[in-house]
Amino acid sequence: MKTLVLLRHGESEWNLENKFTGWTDVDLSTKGIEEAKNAGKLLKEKGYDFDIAYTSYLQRAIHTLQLALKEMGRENLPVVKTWKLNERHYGALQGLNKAETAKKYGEEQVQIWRRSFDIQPPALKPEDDRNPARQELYNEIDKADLPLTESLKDTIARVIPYYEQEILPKMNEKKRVIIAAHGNSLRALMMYFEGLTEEEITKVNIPTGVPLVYEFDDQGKMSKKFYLGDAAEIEAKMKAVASQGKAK
Ligand SMILES: O=C(O)[C@@H](CO)OP(=O)(O)O
Repeated sequence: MKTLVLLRHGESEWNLENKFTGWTDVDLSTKGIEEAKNAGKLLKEKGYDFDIAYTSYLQRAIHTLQLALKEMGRENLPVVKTWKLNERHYGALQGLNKAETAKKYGEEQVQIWRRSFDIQPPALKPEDDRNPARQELYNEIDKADLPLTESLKDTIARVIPYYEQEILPKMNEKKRVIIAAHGNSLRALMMYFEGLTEEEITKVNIPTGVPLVYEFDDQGKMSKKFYLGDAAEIEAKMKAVASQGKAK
């Protein structure tokens, strides 16, 4: 049996302001810092430990991982950072308030932008300073690979090959792995692990800062999945994520 822990970053400053975030590199809010620490406490309490950690290029995920590992007394753990685990690129929606966008374009349109499988949000213009190809952080990445917008399908196309080529081999070597990433890059992994349909994945919302444990049998098939923590609290957090796109 293999175990893999996924951890969505704690609440970010833009989660708090209810803004489309994507690749915008905002930090954790005060509550997000607490959520990250709690995730580490819970993992330690339940006896989880890791040999290697993976995270994105974005500080909200990196800081969540660092805070959780600190609580576990495992700050020394090898950490691999990859842009392939970045949040889905939200294109020109980045920076817009989700509720105001729903007021302007309708809740249905916002739901399509947020949760449809293969519809991309409007793209950034290449000359936009937010174009990752114009940012220092992505200097070493082939510009042709960097997106101006992404659907979940596009996100899957970068996350899953990375998982299969880099992370799974480590798990096959019996390394215990934690991945700290984002709502939609983790939804990509969830869809893949659980074989969810394009319709089923539209209903999945991942709570911030809650460890999600996957167990796989010897054939690599998922055998069990569960969140760590208080079930009612987790349910409420998922509902809060789902309703971010309401006009209010
Ligand atoms: O804004 C974003 O980048 C993501 C995650 O916060 O939002 P959503 O849940 O709307 O996909």
